[in-house]
Amino acid sequence: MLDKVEQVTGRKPKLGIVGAGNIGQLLAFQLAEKFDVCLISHRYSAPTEKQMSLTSLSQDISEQTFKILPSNHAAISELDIVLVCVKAYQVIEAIEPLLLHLPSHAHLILMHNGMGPYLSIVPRLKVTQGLSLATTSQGAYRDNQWHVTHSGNGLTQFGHIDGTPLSPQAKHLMLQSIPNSEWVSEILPALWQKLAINAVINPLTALHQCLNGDIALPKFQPTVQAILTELFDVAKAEGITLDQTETERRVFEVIKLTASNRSSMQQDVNSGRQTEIEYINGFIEKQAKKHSIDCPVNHSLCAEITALHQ
Ligand SMILES: NC(=O)C1=CN([C@@H]2O[C@H](COP(=O)(O)OP(=O)(O)OC[C@H]3O[C@@H](n4cnc5c(N)ncnc54)[C@H](OP(=O)(O)O)[C@@H]3O)[C@@H](O)[C@H]2O)C=CC1
Ligand SMILES: CC(C)(CO)C(=O)C(=O)O
Repeated sequence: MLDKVEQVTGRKPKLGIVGAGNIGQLLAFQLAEKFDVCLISHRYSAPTEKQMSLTSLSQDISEQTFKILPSNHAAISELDIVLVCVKAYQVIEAIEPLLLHLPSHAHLILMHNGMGPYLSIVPRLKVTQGLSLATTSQGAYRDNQWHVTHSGNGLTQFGHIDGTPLSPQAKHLMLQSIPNSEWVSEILPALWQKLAINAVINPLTALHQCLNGDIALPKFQPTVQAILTELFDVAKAEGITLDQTETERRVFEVIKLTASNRSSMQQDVNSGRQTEIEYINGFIEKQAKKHSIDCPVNHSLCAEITALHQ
C-alpha cells in the first residue's frame, strides 16, 4: 500500500511519532529526511510547531521545526506509519486515542524496553493494518524539553509481528534513516535478548545504586545466573528459541559497553518516576505463571523495585 502511495503521488510517507521524549525526538531528526514526520503528544489540545535541536554524536548541533499533533487530531487519519516511542507502561494509553482515527492501511511500530503491550494491541487492529516491534540500543537524553543529545549509536532492530507487513519501500527508507539498524525475520528472539539485558542490569543497578559496569563483579554473579536461567526456561516454554550462550555473552558485552552508565531504572527510581519493571522482570514472572514455572528471583526483584516506587 505504501509503495503505491509513493509511486502514485511521489510524496514522502507520513509518519507520526507518538511520544516527544528522548527517543521520539532523536528519531524525528533521523527520519525527517525520508518521511513527512510529525510528533503526537498528549500535552497539547491543538496542533502546534516546536523548534527542536539535536546534538549529534560528533557534537554538531542541528535545528528543525516539527509539527506536534494532539492525540485525537483529524490529521491522524492521514498517517501511513505510527512509531510509538513511549515507556512500556504508557503504550496502551498513548495508542488508545489514535486507534479510532488511523486509516485502514496504517502500520504501527512499537519501540520500547520490556515486553508485553503488543499482546493487547494485536486484537484491536483492523484486518488491513499491521504491527511491527522494535528495540533500540541508541542512547538519547534531554537537558531541556526540546534539545536532545544523541549519546550512543547502538543497534536498532525491527521485525513484523501481526497483520499486513510494512512495505519493502517503507522498510528501506526506515533503515536508510536510522544508523546501525536492521529488519529481522523474527523479532521476538531479538526482544527476548534485549529483555535479558534489561532484566539483569536494570533492577540490580537500581537496588544497589551502582553503575552498569559493577554488575560484572563476582558478588552479583549468582543473581545474574539465576535471572537468566529463569528467563531461558520461560522463553523455552513460550516457544522462543534463544541461543543461551550468545544471550549471556551479549548481556556481559552490554555491561562492559555501558560500564559507566546509570541504567534508566536507577534514574527512574532516583527521580521518583514509575519504572518499567512490570514489563521487564514482571513480564518474565507473568509468562512463567502461565506455564506454572517458578521464578523466585525475577519475582523478588520485581517486588523490591515496585516497593521502592510505592
Ligand atoms: N533514552 C534512551 O537512551 C533509551 C530509551 N529506551 C526505551 O525507549 C522508550 C522511551 O524512552 P525515552 O524516550 O527515554 O522516554 P521519555 O520519558 O523521554 O519519553 C516518553 C515520552 O512519551 C510521552 N508520553 C507519555 N504518555 C503519552 C501519551 N499518552 N501520549 C503521547 N505521548 C505520551 C512523554 O510525555 P510526558 O513526559 O510529557 O508525559 C514523553 O515525552 C522506553 O521504553 C525506554 O526504556 C531504549 C533505549 C535507550
Ligand atoms: C542497556 C541499558 C541497561 C543501558 O543503561 C538500558 O537499556 C537501560 O538503562 O534501560
